[in-house]
Amino acid sequence: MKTIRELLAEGVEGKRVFVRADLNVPLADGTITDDGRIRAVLPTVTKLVEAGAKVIVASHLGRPKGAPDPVFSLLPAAERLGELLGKPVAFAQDTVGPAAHDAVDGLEPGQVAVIENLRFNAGETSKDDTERGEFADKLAALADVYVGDGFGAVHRKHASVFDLPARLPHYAGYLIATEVGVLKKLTEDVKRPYVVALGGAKVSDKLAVIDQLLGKADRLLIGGGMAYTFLKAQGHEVGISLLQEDQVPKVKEYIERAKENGVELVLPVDVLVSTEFPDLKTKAPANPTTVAADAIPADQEGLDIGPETRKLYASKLADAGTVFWNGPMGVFEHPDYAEGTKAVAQALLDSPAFTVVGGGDSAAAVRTLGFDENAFGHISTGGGASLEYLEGKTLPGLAALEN
Ligand SMILES: Nc1ncnc2c1ncn2[C@@H]1O[C@H](COP(=O)(O)OP(=O)(O)O)[C@@H](O)[C@H]1O
Ligand SMILES: O=C(OP(=O)(O)O)[C@H](O)COP(=O)(O)O
Repeated sequence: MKTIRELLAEGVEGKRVFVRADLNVPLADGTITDDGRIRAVLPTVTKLVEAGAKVIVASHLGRPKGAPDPVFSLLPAAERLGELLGKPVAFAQDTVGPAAHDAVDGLEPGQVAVIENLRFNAGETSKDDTERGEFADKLAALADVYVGDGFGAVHRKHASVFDLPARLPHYAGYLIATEVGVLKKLTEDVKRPYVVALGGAKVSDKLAVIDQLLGKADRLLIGGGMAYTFLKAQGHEVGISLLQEDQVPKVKEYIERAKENGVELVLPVDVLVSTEFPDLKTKAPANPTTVAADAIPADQEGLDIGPETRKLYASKLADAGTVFWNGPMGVFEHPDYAEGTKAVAQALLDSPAFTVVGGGDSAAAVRTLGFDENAFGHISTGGGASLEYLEGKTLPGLAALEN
């Protein structure tokens, strides 16, 4: 894989360099609540600026449906990038249209433009190779060189991640090089017990990785929105909690295989429930109740792990040699549902293990809940990406940079 170091040695003065970043930051009412993913791409952008490149930064944000949607505009991220760089950043209100071309044509060496959300275009995420390829052709027309640095999206076979690098000279940025360097260690010599904690809301994506983890981890702790499909598979009712009903048979198999493989599978023993999802804007008190995990009322939703589970999970992390954690244990954005995530973060800090936290929201949770990010072994900007890397899968965005 050629890296940005080689690109800088070759020289980029006056060249249009397309940086595929992951600026998919959490937003509340248009305000960025954690800018970690923007800070993560600064080394790459700064070096390119200093070397006199015309830098085009591109990313997705959220999951818009292949058409413009103001809620998912990248403008707040572009503004924050400008603040962090300490220089103005141009913003194009389209991705490959006249605004993008104008913005790029207007760049002087050392200047930066951000183009609008890649996923405002159906071609970006299309499963059809031709449709994706056509969109990649349009992106390629904007640039001379490609730098892949959106680690959080390298597991996606999307136009800007997979097809575009095949059309331009391509290099890995500093973030991807660092992430791969650290995560590689977790695929080689892992100090045991190796404990993996999984939570979050992208349940169907992340259930798939458990298959492989059952052959690698010694212990699996399940929390967050992920837990309810497991509780259901154990025969418990989960009320109106997040549930991947179609995956219940597969999860039953996982539970059986964990027993066969001697993998300790740990599920919540109690949860915090409420009849409604909390208001994340006003943060009005949610007044949840604590119930046993096998007694969730039919009209209630599980929104965090309960106090007994917090103690249990802390004890299961205390003797770990290595911990990989992806996915908050609850809806940590609301203070009434943040205790589970806090307890797991604290348990990671208290354990002697090498600790890796992965995922946009998990990393944001650690920082916004007041933990020192430098106290963890590594904070990865990618959740799904790091999980699939640890699975040993070929990731489209890394394969494309290697070819
Ligand atoms: N029990 C739950 N029900 C619904 N959403 C949950 C629950 N627990 C956690 N979440 C949500 O999961 C989201 C993060 O999930 P995900 O994107 O999978 O994590 P990451 O970005 O770290 O990979 C958070 O916004 C959080 O509110
Ligand atoms: O937030 C992301 O992934 P993550 O939640 O697994 O960390 C990435 O930006 C990828 O986004 P996607 O899962 O909508 O493709």
